[in-house]
Amino acid sequence: MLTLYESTTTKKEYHTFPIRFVELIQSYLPILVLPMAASYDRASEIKAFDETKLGVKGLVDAGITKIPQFFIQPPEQSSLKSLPVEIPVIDLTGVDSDVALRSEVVKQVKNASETFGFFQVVNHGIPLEVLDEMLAGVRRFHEAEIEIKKKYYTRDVSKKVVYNSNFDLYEGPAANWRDTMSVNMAPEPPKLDELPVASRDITLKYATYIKELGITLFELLSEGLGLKSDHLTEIECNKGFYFLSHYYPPCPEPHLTVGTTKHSDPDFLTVLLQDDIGGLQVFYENYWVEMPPLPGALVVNIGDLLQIISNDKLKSVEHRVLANSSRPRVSVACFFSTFRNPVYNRLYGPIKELRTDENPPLYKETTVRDFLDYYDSKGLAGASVLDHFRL
Ligand SMILES: O=C(O)CCC(=O)C(=O)O
Ligand SMILES: [Fe+2]
Repeated sequence: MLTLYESTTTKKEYHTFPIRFVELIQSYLPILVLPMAASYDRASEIKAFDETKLGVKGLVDAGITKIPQFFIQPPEQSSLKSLPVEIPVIDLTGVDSDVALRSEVVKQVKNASETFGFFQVVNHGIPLEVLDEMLAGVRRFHEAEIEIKKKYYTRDVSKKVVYNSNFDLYEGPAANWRDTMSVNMAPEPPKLDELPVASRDITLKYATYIKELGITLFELLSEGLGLKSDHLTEIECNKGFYFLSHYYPPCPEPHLTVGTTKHSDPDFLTVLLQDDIGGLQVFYENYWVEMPPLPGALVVNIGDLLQIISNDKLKSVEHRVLANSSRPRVSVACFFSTFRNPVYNRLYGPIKELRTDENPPLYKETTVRDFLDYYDSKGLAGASVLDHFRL
């Protein structure tokens, strides 16, 4: 406590802080005081943190030097790093115009999706300026004045724009060192004035590019599975998509927590834009493999729902993001699925054409909504949600 006051009041950067520093400290007082009580009341501490609506960034801005206890992760067993394996970078040049190039790319996409569940794409059709501006827009939002951000802070997931810290704050075993703004973009985009000004124009622009790229990626995946090109689009795998715009503030004790806990994604496919900080790691053969930032590239990974409908042919692979102590990290994950809209009650199970006597269906059918409800009830706990749907 004392350290906090002493160390922060002397820091110059707070002179320009958008709200009065005293107010910021006051909003955090319950969290900062609670750990000193005789018995640690985790639930109250989490609630107090949530009620500040200031997120992890607020803690950092308040100058904390020790992270609150509910961010402390259990020691990770399989944390060996830097396995000398490179996750493929696939060049999409010519996929729409050259038959030979396309079939080569289909092979690469198939191999990467069966092996790592992850790959990067370059020459994907989204200009570098658009990628940079998307990251800048997300940074502007998260670094905006607290009063602006607070308007979007909610746990009501029926809202099109949701800003909060840790969607599973109350369910997960330990909180992650990050804040997130989620925007449900398609099939029904938010109204213009629902989108924060800081990232409004670029979010709409990025969405038009992502939609196109989604069509291409689902075509390549369909072909890789031996299905007709538009199969996955026809069954509406890319009908909906939502953006999770993450902000990972620098952490004073990065070794005690993580930016994002080990998890697999609860969608069909994710297209991830990351900045130059790094820290994303993919779980492969019991090792963590780095996913290095590559200027202009997008990271693509198979989600749980695509693993289900491909009957385990394509792999939804676990990944995590490390916390870092130097600079804030920004990323935008585009999740392809219809989120939890009850209107879309299509059932998804292993695709008929992929089932044979030797390959009987491995999963029961589920709607996207039921799948997500189950996923959310568990939080990012590490255990695969797929087992719940396995036959
Ligand atoms: O921030 C990242 O690089 C990854 C985020 C992620 O894994 C997710 O949103 O599911
Ligand atoms: Fe993820």
